[in-house]
Amino acid sequence: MVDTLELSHWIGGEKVGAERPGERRNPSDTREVVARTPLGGAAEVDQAVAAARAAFPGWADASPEARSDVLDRAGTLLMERREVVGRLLSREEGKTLAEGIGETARAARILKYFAGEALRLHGQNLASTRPGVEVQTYRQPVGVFGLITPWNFPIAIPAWKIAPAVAFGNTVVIKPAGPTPATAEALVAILHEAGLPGGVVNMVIGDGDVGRAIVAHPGVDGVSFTGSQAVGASVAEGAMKRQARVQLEMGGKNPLIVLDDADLERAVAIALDGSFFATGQRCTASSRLIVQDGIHDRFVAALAERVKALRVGDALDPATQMGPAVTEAQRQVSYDYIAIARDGGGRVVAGGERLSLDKPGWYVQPTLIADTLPDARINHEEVFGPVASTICVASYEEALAIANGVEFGLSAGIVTQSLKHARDFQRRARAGMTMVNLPTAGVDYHVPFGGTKASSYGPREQGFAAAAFYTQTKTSYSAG
Ligand SMILES: NC(=O)C1=CN([C@@H]2O[C@H](COP(=O)(O)OP(=O)(O)OC[C@H]3O[C@@H](n4cnc5c(N)ncnc54)[C@H](OP(=O)(O)O)[C@@H]3O)[C@@H](O)[C@H]2O)C=CC1
Ligand SMILES: O=C(O)CCC(=O)C(=O)O
Repeated sequence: MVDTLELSHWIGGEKVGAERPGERRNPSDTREVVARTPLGGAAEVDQAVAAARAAFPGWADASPEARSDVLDRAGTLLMERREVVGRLLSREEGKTLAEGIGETARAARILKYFAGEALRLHGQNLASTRPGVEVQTYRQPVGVFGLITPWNFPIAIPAWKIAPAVAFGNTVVIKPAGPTPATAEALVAILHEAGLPGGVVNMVIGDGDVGRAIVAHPGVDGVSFTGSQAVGASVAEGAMKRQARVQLEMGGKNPLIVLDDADLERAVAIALDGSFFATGQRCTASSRLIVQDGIHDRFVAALAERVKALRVGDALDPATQMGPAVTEAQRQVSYDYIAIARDGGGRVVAGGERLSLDKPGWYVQPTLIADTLPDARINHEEVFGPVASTICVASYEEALAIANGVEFGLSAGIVTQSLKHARDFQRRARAGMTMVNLPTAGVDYHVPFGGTKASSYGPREQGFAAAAFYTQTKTSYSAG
C-alpha cells in the first residue's frame, strides 16, 4: 500500500489547516487515496491575501538577484526530484509516468528561465518632445496576484504563473485545481525550501468558493486563470468590476489539417500525439482532423490502427501509453461526446466503447470518429478527452475555412509538404499558435502562449511576454 499524503494550505510560509475533510483518489486505481486535504474558504483566502500583502513591500524591494537565486535553486531542486514529483503527478492526475516526469522537468526549466528573466527586466530611455527633458520607462511590480489553475498540467501551469509573478517582485495566492492539490503543494514546498520568504507564495486548497473569494478580494491586484470558458467569463467579470488585472487561458477546438501531399506516416504520428497523448486532456489537443479527400481514407485507416493499438492502463505502469481520465466526471464527458458524435452521423472507427481493466480506474478508450460534418456539435464543443473527429474536405481553402469556423482559436496545425500552403496557413489561421508539421499540442516555455477569440483574454502568458501582465509601467520625466 502506498502512502496517503496529508496536505496543508501554505499561508505566510507556514503550513495551515489541521482538519482534512477532502481526499483525492488515484484515477488509475480509485481504491487508493493519494492525499487528504483541508478545504479552505473565504477566511483562509483573507489570511493568505493578508500574508501576501505583508510580504509584498520587502519582496518588491529585494534585489532582482535575490529573487533570481530563489527561483534558480527551486528549479535545481525540482529537476533533481523530477522522478519523485513526476510520479506523484501521475498518481494524482493520471498522465503516464513519462508525461508526469516530463512535465515536472518542464516546470523546473520554467523556474530557471524566470530566474534569468528577473535579471533582464528593463525599461526604455527616450528623448522627450521637449528640449532639456528626459523620459524613462520602468517596469515595476504590481502587488498581489491571485492564480487559479487547472488539473491538466498540475505543476507546469502553477510554475508558469508563480515564476514570473515572483521574479518581477509580486506576491501571490494560488488556488490549485480540486483534483490535483498534492502536486501543487510539492511545488510550493520546494519554493520555500529554496529560500522563498514566507508570504511571497501562499496556497489555499479548496473548491470553486476559494477561487471566487480570490477574484472578489479587494487585496488582490490581478488574477491569472486557466480553465473552462464558463468559469473564465465569471472570473473576468468579477475582476473587472473592481479594476483588477485579469488574464484568462481557456479552451480550444484545435484543428489539424492534413493535405494530400502530406507524408502519411508523419501525419498519423502527429495526429496521434496531438489528439491522444496526455489522454487528450490538453487545451491544445487536436480534436478536429480536417483531411483532404486524396489522402483521407488512407489517413483514417492508418490512424484508426494506431489508436486501437494504444495501451491504456495504470499511469505508473511503464508500458502504459495513455492513462485514465482525471475524474469520473471528465470520463463521462468523453462518453457523452462519443454519443453526441454518433447521433450527429459520425462513424466510430476506433474505440467508442466503455473500458474496464483489472483495477477500478477512470479509464476511457481512445476514440476516433470519422465522417463528421463541420457544423456537427462534436466539431464545435471542447471534449477535453481522448476523442477526435475527422472531416473530409476537397481543398486547402475549404480546410482553412472549417479550421477557422469555430468560436475558439488557441492552436492550429497543418501537415503538408507545400511551402506555399504552410506559409499561407501561418498567416491566415485564426489561432494564437500555429504548427507546421508538428502536433497542435506541446509548446515551448520561453515564448508567448495564448489564443484568439474565445480561447484567451488579456496579455499572453509565458516566456518574455509574461512581463506585460506581471509588471506595470511607470513613465518618469526629468529636467536637469
Ligand atoms: N484551457 C485549459 O487549459 C483547460 C480547460 N479546461 C476545460 O474546462 C473543463 C472543466 O474543467 P474544470 O477543471 O472543471 O475547469 P474549471 O474552469 O471549472 O476549473 C479551473 C479552476 O477554476 C476553479 N474554479 C471553479 N469554479 C470557480 C469559480 N466560480 N471562480 C473561480 N474559480 C473557480 C477550479 O477549482 P476546482 O477544481 O476546485 O473546481 C479550478 O481551480 C474541461 O472539460 C475543459 O474543457 C480544463 C482545464 C484546463
Ligand atoms: O500543449 C502544451 O504544451 C500546453 C497545453 C496547456 O497549457 C493546457 O492544456 O492547459
